[in-house]
Amino acid sequence: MSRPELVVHRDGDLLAAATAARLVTALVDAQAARGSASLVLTGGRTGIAVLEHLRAIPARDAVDWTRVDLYWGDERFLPAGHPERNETQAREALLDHVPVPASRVHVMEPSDGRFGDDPEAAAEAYAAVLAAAEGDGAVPSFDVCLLGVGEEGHVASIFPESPAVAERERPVVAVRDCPKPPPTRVSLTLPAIRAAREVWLMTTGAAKAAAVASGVAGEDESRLPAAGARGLHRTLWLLDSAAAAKVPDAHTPPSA
Ligand SMILES: O=C(O)[C@H](O)[C@@H](O)[C@H](O)[C@H](O)COP(=O)(O)O
Repeated sequence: MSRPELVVHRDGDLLAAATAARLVTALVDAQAARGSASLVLTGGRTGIAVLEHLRAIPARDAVDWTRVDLYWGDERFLPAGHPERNETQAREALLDHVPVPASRVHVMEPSDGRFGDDPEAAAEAYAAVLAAAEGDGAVPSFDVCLLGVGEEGHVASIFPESPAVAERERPVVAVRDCPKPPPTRVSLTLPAIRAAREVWLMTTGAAKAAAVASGVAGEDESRLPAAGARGLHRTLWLLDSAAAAKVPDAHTPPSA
C-alpha cells in the first residue's frame, strides 16, 4: 500500500479546479493504458465541487465518457431522485452533461428501489455489482477512488469506532445511526477502498485540519478511518491551506 502524499492549494476553489484537471489526466491515462477507466465518486461539498468544475472545463471532452465506469464510495439511503442522494447531486453536477452510458453508472439502490427500505439488501446487491464488474475478484481495481473527509476523520460512511470500520470481509455494508445525517447509508468498506489503484482524499477548511494531520500521520484507522484509506499505487491528500495547517512541513503555496 502507498504512503500518503500531500498537495496543498491556496483555497477550496483552486483545489476543486486543480482536482478536476487532475481527474481528466487520470481518466485519459487509464483509458490509454487499459481501454476504459473506473472512478469512484463521493458525496460531500468538496467532491461535488470537483464534479462541477469538471463539467465546466473544455478538457473534460478529452475523456471518452462512453468508456468510464462510475461507482460510489457511499450513498445516503433515501428515495430515488432525493436531492440529498449523492447520485442525484453527481448527476446534476456532471453526469447529466457528459455522454456516459447508463449501463456504466453503477448506483447504490435507493430506499424505494428493488429492495425497498432494506439497506442491508442494497449493500449486498452493490457487492454483487462490484463482483460482476471484476470477473474473478470481489472488487474492481478502481483507477481512482475519490473521498471527502469528515471533521472526525470519516471517509465514505465509515465512521470512527463503528461496525463499518471494523469490517474486514464484506466490500459493502449498510450503515445505521450515522452521526452525519441522513442516519442510514450504504458504504464501501476500507478493504474495498484499498483495492483502488489511487485514493484521493479531498478536503478544505480549518475544521478538518486536526483530522488531516492525524490521517497523514497514520493514526489507528478504527479511531480515524481516513488513515486507513490508502491506494495500491498512490494515496493523495488534496487540501487547501486551512485543512493542511496542522501537518508539519506541508508545502503550502503563498496566499494571494
Ligand atoms: O455522503 C457523504 O456525506 C460523504 O460521502 C461523506 O463521506 C463526505 O464526503 C464527507 O462528510 C465530507 O463532506 P464535505 O466535503 O461536505 O465536508
